[in-house]
This record gives sequence, structure tokens and C-alpha cells, in this order.
Amino acid sequence: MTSAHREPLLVEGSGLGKTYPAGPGGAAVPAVRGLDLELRRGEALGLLGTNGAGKSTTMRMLAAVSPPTHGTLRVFGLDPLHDGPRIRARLGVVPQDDMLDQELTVRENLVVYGRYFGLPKRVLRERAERLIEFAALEAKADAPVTALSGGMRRRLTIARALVNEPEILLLDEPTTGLDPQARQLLWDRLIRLKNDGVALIVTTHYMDEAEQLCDRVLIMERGALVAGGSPRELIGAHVLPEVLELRFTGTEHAAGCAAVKELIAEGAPWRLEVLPDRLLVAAADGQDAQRRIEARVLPRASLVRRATLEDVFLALTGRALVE
Ligand SMILES: Nc1ncnc2c1ncn2[C@@H]1O[C@H](COP(=O)(O)OP(=O)(O)OP(=O)(O)O)[C@@H](O)[C@H]1O
Repeated sequence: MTSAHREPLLVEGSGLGKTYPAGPGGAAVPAVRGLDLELRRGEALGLLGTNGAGKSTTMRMLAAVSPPTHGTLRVFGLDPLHDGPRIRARLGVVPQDDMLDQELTVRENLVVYGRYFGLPKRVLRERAERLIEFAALEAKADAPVTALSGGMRRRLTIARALVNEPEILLLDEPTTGLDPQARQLLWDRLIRLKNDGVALIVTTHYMDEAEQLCDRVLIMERGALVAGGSPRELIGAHVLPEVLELRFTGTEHAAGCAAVKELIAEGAPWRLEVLPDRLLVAAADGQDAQRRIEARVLPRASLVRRATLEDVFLALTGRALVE
């Protein structure tokens, strides 16, 4: 039992599902089906899946803004159907699109948002300063939102979602469109929150993000759970530990593919994934695979790396998780 398991259960969903009613001329959409999930204090849960997998629908159910049509859901032990306002008061939500007040300054955005929670002025002023510092926006505190970079806006959106000191923060694709440096700073802040005991639920298209942040991930496809566990568990259970990436010049791609298939047919214990621009050969020993393949066909470039969640996703769904 890890220490996380001694923490109280904040979210408990069982057989959770949501079917959107049929529109004019269309069929009903089962957006989420039979999902079991749990979240504890200080834990980060990742929801992974391609577009339309049901991640945003799951987030909306957890945020008590879209009622489930199947299964049971408890957030803070409360039923979202009947206790929506009490649940929402203890949640922070970071939507995909920053819904900041463009004309207001950084500080004003925090203060105005905090008023919705009925916080006394003095508390709010002090909290806004703390959040400005947390979001590393001290130099921009009096600047309007229009003067902020993409990364700064995301940090302000997160700061704003923290005004009510939520116990759970829901983040829908928090770093989409940000450059590597801006992503790193954001991850740093999210890890700090987690260490302070805030529970995070993150949807993302980025496997490295899930590996960095999440204690557990749920891989979803067409509304259903495909696999769940810690990144390490998923890698251990679903893929071989090393991956040899091979790139060939245009016309050689097919020959390279044939050579690897031939070796596998001869008994090499590998798994081949063919992508448009490269071959991925999963193996227990990547260097051995590299030697044996390169004895038959010479790639333009090759490298051996450790298997990642991206490989798990590909192995389970047959699709690369790219935007
Ligand atoms: N309000 C709605 N009415 C009807 N169908 C919907 C509604 N919202 C989402 N859907 C459908 O439900 C399915 C799941 O959508 P959802 O937005 O939850 O997926 P997602 O994994 O969040 O995708 P994305 O990464 O694009 O946000 C899709 O087929 C979508 O078209």
C-alpha cells in the first residue's frame, strides 16, 4: 500500500457513463462508457485519448456541470446531481480555452473571479498577491491580459482557478500550444500544487506530460477505458522495455520493413509498428535488434530508446497520439 492510498477518496466513479441524446436525424452518442475511477488527495490522474475519446465529457461530469446518464459518481462523497454547488465550491477548473477578461489586468482578473466565491476583500487581496507570485507573474501584475504570452495566460488561468483554494484541480489540455520552456514552468507549478496536497485531473495529448505529472493514467478510446495504471505499470504490462527507431530514405522504407518482418518470421522476439516516417521495433534488447537488422539493411538513422507511454498507446490502440 503506498502512502497515497491512505489519503481520503475525493472522487469515486463506478460504471460511469454519459450518452448524449440523439440530435435531429442523428443517433445518440455514447461519449463515455463504463468508466471506473478513483482519485485521492495529492494524486494526479491523467486522461489520455485521441479526439473524441470522451475526456472532456468525463471532466464535465466530474466538475458537476454535466450529469452522468449511467453508473454512480461521488465527488467529495457528494452526488453531483444534487450537490453541484457544494462540489463546485471545492473545485478549480482550467478549461481548454483561457476565458480571461482581456481588458482587466492580471491582478484584477484574480480579484474579480474571487468575488464570485464571496471572499472578503482583505483575504482576496492577500490571496491574489500569493497567486501572482505562484504564477511567476509579478512583473505583469498590473498589465492587461492582452500583454501576456501564451504561457503567462495559462499560468494566470491556473492561478485564477486556485482562488477558492480547491482540493481538486481539473485541467483540460493545460499545455497545448506552449513552447517547451513554458510547458516546463507550468509542470513545475502543477507538481508544487500536488506536493501541497491538491489532487489533479489532467487531460492531455502529450505522453511526456502524462509521464512527468501523473501517478496514474487512464487510456480511453471511443468512450471506454482501454487500460489504466501508473505510467511504469502500463509500460511494464503492455510493451517491451526498449524501442529501436529506424528511419529510411523514401524508397528504402518498404525494404526495411520487409527485412524486419523476415527476422521476426525467423523467430526474433520483437514487435513491429510501421509509421509513415519510421519503423518502431519493440525489443527486450534494442541494441541486439539494431545489430541484427543493420546486418541486412542499412537505415538512414537509427536509435535505441526506452519504451514510453506513447508506445503503450500505440500498442493498445494502433494509433499514434498526435494532434
Ligand atoms: N454536447 C454534446 N452533444 C452531443 N455529442 C457530444 C457533445 N459533446 C461531445 N459529444 C460527442 O461525444 C464524444 C466524446 O467527446 P469529448 O469532447 O468528450 O471527447 P474528448 O476526448 O474530450 O475529445 P477532444 O480531445 O477533442 O476534446 C464525441 O463523439 C463528441 O462528438
